[in-house]
Amino acid sequence: MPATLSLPIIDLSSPNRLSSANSIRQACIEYGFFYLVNHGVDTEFMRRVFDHSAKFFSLPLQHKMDLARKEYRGYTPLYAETLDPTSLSKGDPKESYYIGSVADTTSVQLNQWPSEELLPNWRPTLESLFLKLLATGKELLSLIALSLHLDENYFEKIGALDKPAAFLRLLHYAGELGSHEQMYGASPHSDYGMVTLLVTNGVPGLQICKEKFKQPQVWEDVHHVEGALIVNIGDLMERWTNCLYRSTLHRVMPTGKERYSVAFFMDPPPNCVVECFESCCSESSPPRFPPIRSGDYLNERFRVTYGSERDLKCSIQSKNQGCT
Ligand SMILES: O=C(O)CCC(=O)C(=O)O
Ligand SMILES: [Fe+2]
Repeated sequence: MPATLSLPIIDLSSPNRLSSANSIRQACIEYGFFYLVNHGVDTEFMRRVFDHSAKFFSLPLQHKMDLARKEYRGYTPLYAETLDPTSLSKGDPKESYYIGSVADTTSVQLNQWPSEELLPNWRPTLESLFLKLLATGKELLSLIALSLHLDENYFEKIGALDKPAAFLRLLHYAGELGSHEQMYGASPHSDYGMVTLLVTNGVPGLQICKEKFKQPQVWEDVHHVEGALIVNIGDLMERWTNCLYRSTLHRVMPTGKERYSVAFFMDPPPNCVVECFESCCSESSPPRFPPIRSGDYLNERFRVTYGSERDLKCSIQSKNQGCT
């Protein structure tokens, strides 16, 4: 039986920012995960988001496939991706919908949206969620900068927040318990970018493994805290901090109950160079990773997880009809 964790709870609105920054530091060193409360996205609004999400995923497959993922935006059907590229399973039993930035002028038109007739109010609700989570994420990153003994505007200064390459992902896990080779809802993985903000509909399943290189792996349940966001550190933040902050392995186990979640991935823009923060290295602890452009790092990770766009079409066809 996995143990249940008591992750730290950080109050984003606390006037004592230094104390919050210290708690974030401890949480990121120990777990790479924490809860965030008073974050500005209210529970009633999230309830509406989950209603909209359920309406989308209950559309007939053909309607969803009309919005099949292109340029990493749109619908990804069941089994089309595995978050663990080393896994031999046929793919994770979840479907998802990706929305890229709604806040800058160049890539905003790449997003795909169901029509207003099909799903009234869907687009404005999701756009609003994107902007709310972006504001929350920026506020949180100023506390993360403080927690690393950096100026609170540090991420802005190094260009990490210029048109951040943020993605919103709606997820739907079918309620069935999978067969043996599909034992995961989402297979074990770490997130790629700076930070992820996660909201679930309260159905359990999320687990973390703190020591990713230790065998056997020990998995612990992340329980639901009503109204709190779950925050986790991504791989680029781990590189920036020279592994001081952990990008923790996590997965979703099926429980037999239908589950919905929304993940907001905050990544630096493609040209931002990610190299060890001065406050995280020293002569005795030199940088473990060479500098890398965020775009180069993320593209490679996406390529391994999702393959090319042709692969997506192919894998969908082969599951539904057979691949040509
Ligand atoms: O659905 C969840 O609770 C987690 C999803 C997740 O880890 C991801 O999409 O990266
Ligand atoms: Fe994740």
